[in-house]
Order: sequence, then structure tokens, then C-alpha cells
Amino acid sequence: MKAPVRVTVTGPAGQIGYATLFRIASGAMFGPDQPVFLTLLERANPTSAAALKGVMMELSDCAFPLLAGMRAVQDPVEAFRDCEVALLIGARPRGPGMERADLLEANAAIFRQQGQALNVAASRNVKVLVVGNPCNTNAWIAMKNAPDLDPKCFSAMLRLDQNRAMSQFAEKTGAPVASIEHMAVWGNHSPAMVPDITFATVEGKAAPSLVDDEWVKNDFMPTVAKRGSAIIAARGASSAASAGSAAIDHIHDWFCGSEGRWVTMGVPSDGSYGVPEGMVFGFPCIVKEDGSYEIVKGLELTEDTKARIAKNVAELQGEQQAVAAFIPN
Ligand SMILES: NC(=O)C1=CN([C@@H]2O[C@H](COP(=O)(O)OP(=O)(O)OC[C@H]3O[C@@H](n4cnc5c(N)ncnc54)[C@H](O)[C@@H]3O)[C@@H](O)[C@H]2O)C=CC1
Ligand SMILES: O=C([O-])CC(=O)C(=O)O
Repeated sequence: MKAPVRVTVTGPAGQIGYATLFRIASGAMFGPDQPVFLTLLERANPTSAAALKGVMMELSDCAFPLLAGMRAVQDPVEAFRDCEVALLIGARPRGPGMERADLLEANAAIFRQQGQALNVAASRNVKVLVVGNPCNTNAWIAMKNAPDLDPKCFSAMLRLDQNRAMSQFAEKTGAPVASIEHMAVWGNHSPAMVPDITFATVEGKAAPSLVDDEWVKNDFMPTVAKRGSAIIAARGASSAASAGSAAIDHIHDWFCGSEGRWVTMGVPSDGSYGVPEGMVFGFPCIVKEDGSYEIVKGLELTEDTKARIAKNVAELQGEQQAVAAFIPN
């Protein structure tokens, strides 16, 4: 029997928490022979504590063979003590009429505090996934407040955008999702993001040869980029099950390796493609078996993609300026 992976989840009593925890405990995140120990960090108020208690009762009632144990902790330093994987989900979601950037001020303080706590207490190889929006900038805030951790420990979730892009493309072409490879989404998890089929293949055929350019620009790209708003309009609440599923995919591939597949992760730039070093940006990545990843290099981007990437850089620079007060000197 392997030693349990120590996983800390914030916001466990929320919508995404509820959609994610049971799948982590069932083995979907780390594989069918890997036990997990869950540490759950909720807000310290009676309503959240009561809701979390109910979630833990249900987790217990599932009798998951891989759930080696769980605990609720209210102090962030204790919650992140020795954790190997941290899912930072807990944050305010947006409602109708808001953009994700509107959440900057509401959520920045959370990610400063959690970055500081990770810096002190987490495993030096921790894998942090920031889901709470605006996730690129929140991941950057946490990373900047954790100077003793390798910046590569931090990531933001753009996997939902990749999954949406694959699904839209599969629907259009009639091909199974599993036959699509090398789909990329560049940039910020915002309407400016760049879903990019240039390098994608479907059953080995070049994706751009299967659809017309007008559909890509006027239908595919905006549908993927604005899908979050469409879900809010339809459900009255932001995506939860699909967000949880993308979090499972992101950590699964980061932990187990992506077997040569491209996976979109929001990671600190190494300067590739003109993105300033350290900016947390969606890139296609390949994860090795040992859990280390590399941004896919040397791609010939179209002029349109380059211009859109520059727009995302400018947008993220604006977000960074807006949260400058949360970054240590
Ligand atoms: N990156 C992505 O693709 C996506 C990101 N999101 C974002 O995920 C976040 C969570 O969404 P939901 O689960 O739907 O929201 P929710 O409101 O249902 O749950 C949030 C939970 O976080 C808790 N929380 C708040 N502050 C906390 C803190 N400092 N420490 C610990 N827990 C805290 C709340 O008590 C609540 O239980 C939102 O910011 C949302 O915008 C949502 C969908 C996709
Ligand atoms: O749109 C939102 O606020 C939630 C989210 O990030 C998404 O569904 O992509």
C-alpha cells in the first residue's frame, strides 16, 4: 500500500468543493491504488463549519477505500502543514453581470494569506492549483507571497477552458473528444483567452483543415471564452461540476504525467512567446512521469494568436497593478 498523498482543499463546503471531494476520495485524481488524506480549510464561521461537517459526514458515509483520513482545520498554516497538493478553491464566485476581474479585490487578501501559509508550512514540492477567480492573478499573488517555494509549485486552472475547447471541436466535427490532441488555450482565464486549434489534430488530421476559419473566429473562440457567463446565465450560479472535473484532470496529469499529451496549465512564464517572466499564463505544457512540466516551446504562432497573446499580457499587467498592495516588496 502506498503512503497517502496529503491534499489540502480550501472552500470544501462550496459548490466546487462538493463536486470535487468525492472524486478525489474515490481515486479519480491520483489513481486507483493511491490513498489520500484530506485536510479541509473553510471560513471560520458557524454556517460554513456546519456545512463542512455535513460534507465530511457524507464523505465518511461513502466508505471510500482510498480515503485514509480527513480533518477540518481553520488555521491556514496548520491546514497546509506538509501538504503535497493544495487546491485553492475557496473564494467568492461572480454572479450575473460581473466579470472575473471584478472579484480581484474581494479575493486578493485570501490568496496573500494562503501564499504566506504555504510558504511556511507546505512540502517544498507542493503542487498548488488555484481555482478561485480571477485565478491567474490569484495564483500570482499566492506565488509572490511564497518566496521560499519554487514558483513552479504554483498553477492556475485553465484546464476547464481546454476541456470546453475540445468538446466544442468534437461536437462540430463529430469526432470523439479522445481523438483530439494538441488543443491549446493561451493566456488569462477571462474572455480575452485564446483557444487555439492551429496545432490540434483529430485522428491524426490537422484540425484547421476540418473547419472553416469563420467558424473558428466567430463561433468556436467566443463560445469557449464566454462559456462561464453562459453557464451563469443558464444555471444562476457559476460552473461547479465541470470546474471540479477540470481540477481533477489538471492535478491528475500534473501528478501522474501527461504521457506526451499537451495539457493547458496556467503557469509562471519562463519568457516563452513574449510573455513576461513570472506572469501566470495559460500555456500548453507536457508533464513528465516525475511530475515536472515544461511549456511546449518553439511553436510557430499565427499573427492573430500573437496579437491576442499580447492583449492577454496587457490585461494581466492591469490586474497585477490593481493588486500591487498585496505583493511584498
Ligand atoms: N478557474 C476556473 O475555471 C473556475 C473558477 N471558479 C471559481 O471558483 C471559486 C469557488 O466557486 P464555488 O465553489 O462555486 O463558490 P461557492 O461560493 O459555492 O464556494 C466557495 C467556498 O469557499 C469558502 N471560502 C471563502 N473564503 C475562504 C477562505 N478564505 N478560506 C477557505 N474557504 C473559503 C466559502 O465559505 C465557500 O464554502 C470562485 O472564485 C469561482 O469564480 C469557478 C468555476 C471555474
Ligand atoms: O465564469 C465564472 O465566473 C466561473 C468560471 O471561471 C468559469 O465557468 O469559467
